[in-house]
Amino acid sequence: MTAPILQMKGVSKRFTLHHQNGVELPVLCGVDLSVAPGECVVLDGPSGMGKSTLLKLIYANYRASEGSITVRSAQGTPIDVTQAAPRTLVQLRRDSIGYVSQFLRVIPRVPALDVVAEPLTEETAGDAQAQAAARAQARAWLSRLRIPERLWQLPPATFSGGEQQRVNIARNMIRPRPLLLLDEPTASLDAANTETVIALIREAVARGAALVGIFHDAHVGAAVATRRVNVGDFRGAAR
Ligand SMILES: Nc1ncnc2c1ncn2[C@@H]1O[C@H](COP(=O)(O)OP(=O)(O)OP(=O)(O)O)[C@@H](O)[C@H]1O
Repeated sequence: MTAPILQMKGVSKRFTLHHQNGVELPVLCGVDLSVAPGECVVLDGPSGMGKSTLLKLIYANYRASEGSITVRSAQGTPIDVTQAAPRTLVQLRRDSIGYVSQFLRVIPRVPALDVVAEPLTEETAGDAQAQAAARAQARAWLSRLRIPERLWQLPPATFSGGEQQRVNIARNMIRPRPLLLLDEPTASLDAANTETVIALIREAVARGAALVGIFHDAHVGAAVATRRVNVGDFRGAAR
């Protein structure tokens, strides 16, 4: 069997509520999850069950209370994100993990085209040919996601919610990373753009990426899932 790209073993997460006398809020317990290349695992479960928390643990936005979360990097090296040094995490996010959240973290004054191209341009500074190729790819992503050309040279701060979400998708998918985390990537999109995102997700699966996603739109979840996992099964002794 192909080695997994993501392997979570015995992961739990408790939040310590410092404003409430350090009360502990258990959210996830006993998470064992492996995701192989070419799989799209869709996370199910009621609101507040811990779906977004699970993605943030993998992306190392949150630190696991217990367990290991191993990601096979673009170079083929297994890295436990619960133990990795900050510098290793920065590099891992750059070349190995894409994370599409609902919202674009807007970079002031940077035009949309550069925001999208950046994951390809940041390591090729000084190589004019590579920079031009990256911008060409960014233009192709923006047009595929129906961002009007008149917006490409403008910073996305004033774009609509759906436009910002599409810039965010382009920025996080332009570099073909082995692991892609999707937290409601179609929440603000119309039907045509939702279908485009479904096609993009399927293309990522076809090239052998491992995906883990949350989709409140049941149609999208059904269209992209190769496997479904109920996060409610990871409550364990937590509640
Ligand atoms: N930083 C945090 N500090 C304290 N509690 C948190 C934090 N992040 C999440 N939680 C709590 O963890 C639980 C799970 O939240 P999470 O956002 O992962 O749920 P979800 O399943 O993604 O919900 P939804 O479907 O509504 O987005 C909630 O009770 C939430 O309040």
